[in-house]
Amino acid sequence: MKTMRQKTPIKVFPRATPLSSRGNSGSSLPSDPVQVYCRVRPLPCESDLSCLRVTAPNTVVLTPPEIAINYKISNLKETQYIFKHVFEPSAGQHECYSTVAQPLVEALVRGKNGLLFTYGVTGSGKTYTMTGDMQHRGIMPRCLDALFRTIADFQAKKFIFKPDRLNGFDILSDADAALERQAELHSKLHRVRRKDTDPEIASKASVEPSELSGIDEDNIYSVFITYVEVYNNSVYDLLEESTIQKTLQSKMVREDANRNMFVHGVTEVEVKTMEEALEVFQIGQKRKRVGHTILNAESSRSHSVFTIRLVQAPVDNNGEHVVQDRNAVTVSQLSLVDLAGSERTNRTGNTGQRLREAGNINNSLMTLRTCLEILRENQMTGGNKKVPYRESKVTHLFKNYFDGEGHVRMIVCVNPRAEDYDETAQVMKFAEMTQDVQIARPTPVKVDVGLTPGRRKANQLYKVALSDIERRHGEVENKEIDLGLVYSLGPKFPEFKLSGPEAENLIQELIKTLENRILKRKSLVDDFDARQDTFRMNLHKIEKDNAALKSENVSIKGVLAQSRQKIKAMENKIVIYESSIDDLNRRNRTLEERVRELNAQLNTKTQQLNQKEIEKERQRKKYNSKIAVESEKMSRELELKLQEQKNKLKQEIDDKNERLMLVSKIISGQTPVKPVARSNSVDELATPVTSRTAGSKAFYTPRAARGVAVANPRHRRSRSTGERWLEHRAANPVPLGTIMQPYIPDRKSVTALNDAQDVTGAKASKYCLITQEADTEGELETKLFKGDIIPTTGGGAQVILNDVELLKQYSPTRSPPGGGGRKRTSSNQHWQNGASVVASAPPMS
Ligand SMILES: Nc1ncnc2c1ncn2[C@@H]1O[C@H](COP(=O)(O)OP(=O)(O)OP(=O)(O)O)[C@@H](O)[C@H]1O
Repeated sequence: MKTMRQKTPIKVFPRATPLSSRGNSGSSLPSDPVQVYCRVRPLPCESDLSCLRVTAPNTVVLTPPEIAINYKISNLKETQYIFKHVFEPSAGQHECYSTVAQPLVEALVRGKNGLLFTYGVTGSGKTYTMTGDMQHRGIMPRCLDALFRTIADFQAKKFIFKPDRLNGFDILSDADAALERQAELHSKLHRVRRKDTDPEIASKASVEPSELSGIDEDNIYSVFITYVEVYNNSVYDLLEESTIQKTLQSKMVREDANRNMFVHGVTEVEVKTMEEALEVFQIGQKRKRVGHTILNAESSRSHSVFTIRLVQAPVDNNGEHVVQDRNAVTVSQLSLVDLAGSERTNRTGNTGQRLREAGNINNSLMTLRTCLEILRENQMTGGNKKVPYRESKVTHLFKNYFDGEGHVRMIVCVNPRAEDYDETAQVMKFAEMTQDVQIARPTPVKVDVGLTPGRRKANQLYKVALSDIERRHGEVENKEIDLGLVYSLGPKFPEFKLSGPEAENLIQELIKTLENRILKRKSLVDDFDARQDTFRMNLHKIEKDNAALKSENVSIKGVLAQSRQKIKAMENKIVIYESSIDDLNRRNRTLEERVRELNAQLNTKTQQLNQKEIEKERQRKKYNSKIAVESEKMSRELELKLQEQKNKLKQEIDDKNERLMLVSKIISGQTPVKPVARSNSVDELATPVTSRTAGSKAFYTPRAARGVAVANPRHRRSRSTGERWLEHRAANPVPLGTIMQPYIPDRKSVTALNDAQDVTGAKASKYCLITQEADTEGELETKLFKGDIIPTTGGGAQVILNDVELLKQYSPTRSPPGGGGRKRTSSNQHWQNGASVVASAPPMS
């Protein structure tokens, strides 16, 4: 083992050296050195020789290998370098992040700028440390993750911050304008997502589980990202769309009103989540590759600058909306820079164009080195040498970090293999020198707008309480918030670390802060007392109101109890009514059922009746035709009978005439008198009368015991006057009801014949006796006995009955009597001529 021949003197970290103006001369601002970390990557191959070893957490020893150029010319065998911290090859990404980058992110949240760059030869692990890969996330994604975790609850809900293209931000008060901006940003992001996003990156899981300290809960935050590439001393915007269209445009580096440097016209994307930020980074990476193809460049020969800008502004007194004051906006930024490899120009393989490019890159790194050397010199000697920031774009961009205020940290990446010894030695020297550069300690940059701390939380508590009250008691009318109730002794304590040599200053600051707090406390106590008095008065008033309300409550309860009783009684009634309604409904249903049944029966009966009617009509037609046939037959029979009668009567008349002739001969004494029969009907009554003379036969009117009157032979019936009838009938005859009635035009009706006067007095020549009786079948039979009234010789009258009319009614549905089942025709009147009957009546006188 080789012995250490010379050792770099261990550096005593400088005290907060008063800086000259903005890092160059004059003022006595407290400052801190640039913090340099060293990360030693593992050997690429196990067979590789190492020229470096880590001897302590902050010390590394570089041993020149035999192949090194200065191995022979230098008698220096080993060199020791001390840094803020040395990460061994086994150190992981999280360790690296938490030690180096996390404090920068916390400072960012507190409103302080930061610069972190990786420096080293090609292949030493700069990109691995800054970006990492999918399995080993580097510093940048971890910074984003921690940042979004920290500000998650305090992010601006709408896109209210708008970059003004001069490195500042406007606050959009108008909601429409904010939405317009939101739409614009979203469409931009969607456009790039569609074309460039690697789904693996987009689905990136969180890597940093813990949140950061330093968040101000009364602020709202927004994150903006820019990503530029410095190549050949030109700045290219990796998020600009023209990069895809293969037209790279170099951007200008400018200084804003606060003497901060910025890339003018760079695309700045507002991101709301870690995933969105990684997507944007991924887009930049892809465009970077496209750009390198266009420029025929390699990644190791360009510097990548990824900048996170955090914009924050306080919420108003109500803890609800952002304060509409551009001056209240705080912008802080953290630049994560992956510098190009620092290989020397004489390294083998670099010739021609590549050599020139390497020269350019090394020029920019050389400028960085020069700037830092001059800065250190100015700081140490109090000189005022001009720092040539403008000679390179990278140093120009870094100017406000070194010259202004902010944290600057560097990670020196080292590949321990022996082949890289010469470059590594140069890098180590530069890194060592950088640690001597002082950076002004950032002073609080946040604008104090004089609002009470804790107002956002108070607002949240107030809202919870309000919603609770509204849930229980309904809408609250006066929703004014009095956040003066939030008591606070002022902003949080600044970070005081009393370990360093600057403790005296810090104690003075602490005393001042505490005095302010005492004053604040006194005013708060006064305010509290006043509020207590007001509260007591209000409480007293509320107590009185409460007592009144209680008594009112008691009376209302009484009324309520009565109302409840009434309601109960009514409910009972309702139950009864409901049951009776149910009952009625049941009965109604039964009756309806019955009505339906009856209707059905009625229909059946009606149908039957109709059928019967039809049958009846059919029968009627049938009978009509039969009656017609029968009546025709009967009329023929009657005609025959009539003819027969006529013949008979003629015969009788002839007989009579013969007898009359005989009588007249007798009377005239020619022939014996023969009694003349008045009619066939009285033949049997007449007794042959023997003539007074012998040999002659005479007929005489028989004298009955009752004394039958002898007709006056001289009586002549007057034919000049009309016949007058003596109708002899019952007092109340049954109406005949027949169509054919006996025709007796001139008549006198009597119900009884008491003496002869009744017959003679009527001066009637015709007699009609009407009798009514039931026949054997119970039908009413009316008989009219007709006869002539002939005066008798004794002054009386005799009635010779010579005609009988019989009137009878039959039901058409019944068979006619003795008809052998034959029915009568529609004429229900039976008219029958009977044999003539001679009856004589003695004079009644
Ligand atoms: N600490 C480490 N642990 C494991 N692997 C590492 C480490 N550092 C670097 N590597 C690996 O070494 C290789 C080169 O690293 P990287 O690309 O980061 O180097 P570089 O310095 O960025 O090079 P260039 O200057 O060309 O960009 C990568 O494959 C990387 O995975």
